[in-house]
Amino acid sequence: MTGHATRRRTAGHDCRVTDFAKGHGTGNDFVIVADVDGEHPLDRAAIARLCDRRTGVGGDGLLRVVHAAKHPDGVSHAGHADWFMDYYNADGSIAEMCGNGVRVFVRYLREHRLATGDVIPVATRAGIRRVDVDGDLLRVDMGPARLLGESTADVTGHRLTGRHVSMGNPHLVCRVTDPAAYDLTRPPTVPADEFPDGVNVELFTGDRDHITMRVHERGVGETMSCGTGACAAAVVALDGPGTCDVDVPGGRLTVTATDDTVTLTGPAVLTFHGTTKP
Ligand SMILES: N[C@@H](CCC[C@H](N)C(=O)O)C(=O)O
Repeated sequence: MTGHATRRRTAGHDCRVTDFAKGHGTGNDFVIVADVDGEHPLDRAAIARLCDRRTGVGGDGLLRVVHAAKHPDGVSHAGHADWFMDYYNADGSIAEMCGNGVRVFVRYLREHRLATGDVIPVATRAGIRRVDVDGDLLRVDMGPARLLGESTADVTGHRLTGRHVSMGNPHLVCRVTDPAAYDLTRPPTVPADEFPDGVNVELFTGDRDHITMRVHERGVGETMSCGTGACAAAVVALDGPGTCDVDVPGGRLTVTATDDTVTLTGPAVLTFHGTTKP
């Protein structure tokens, strides 16, 4: 099964039935839907329904697999990448990039024979991301981090100062004594004029080569892991070139920063295939 968004005739009605897969990277989990020719866009409500953990399949986000040439945001990359990762948060909002998602996306492409070889470029809204497959681990060239100054977040009554970091998507990285001491069930409050599109908030502790991190993701809530967030937090912890292990509730990611780029390494697995009911 390749996981298509399809239309089937059921009981005399023309109903949308979606074949899907599920996968995760360090516990950051995704519903994966293949719509290779980009013929069945999903609206915000449909994505939120699929990602609902009680009444849907459940996931932190949704990865739609579309030929780069067939997606308006992918077509400019079509000469350099065959596939576009059409990523959505669990609430149906669009995000530019997803570091765990892109590894799961490549695992899906390979297991469904949509791509071969160990080096696979993927078009995303943040640009092309090259993914190297090395057995259980996948290494992603995430591009450079952009350090955009300081800002603040109110995390359930605690005012924290952090660094605004862009990994293609926005992050506010706050160093704290104990990330476990905070309630991340509600979205942190941040200055709306600095983050007009919202922000992912990371709380971390540790030193240059090893940090522990929790994250509240924009459009999702607290998640077990965030790949772009791990990169943003590691870049702040490293404060220059180096390698940093990032422990998140769902496992370990490794981030290497050079003067030119940031590399994210971690696992990605597929866990289910299924079909929604009409
Ligand atoms: N989990 C992701 C980030 C997903 C997007 C994020 N919620 C946003 O809105 O920017 C990752 O692994 O990077």
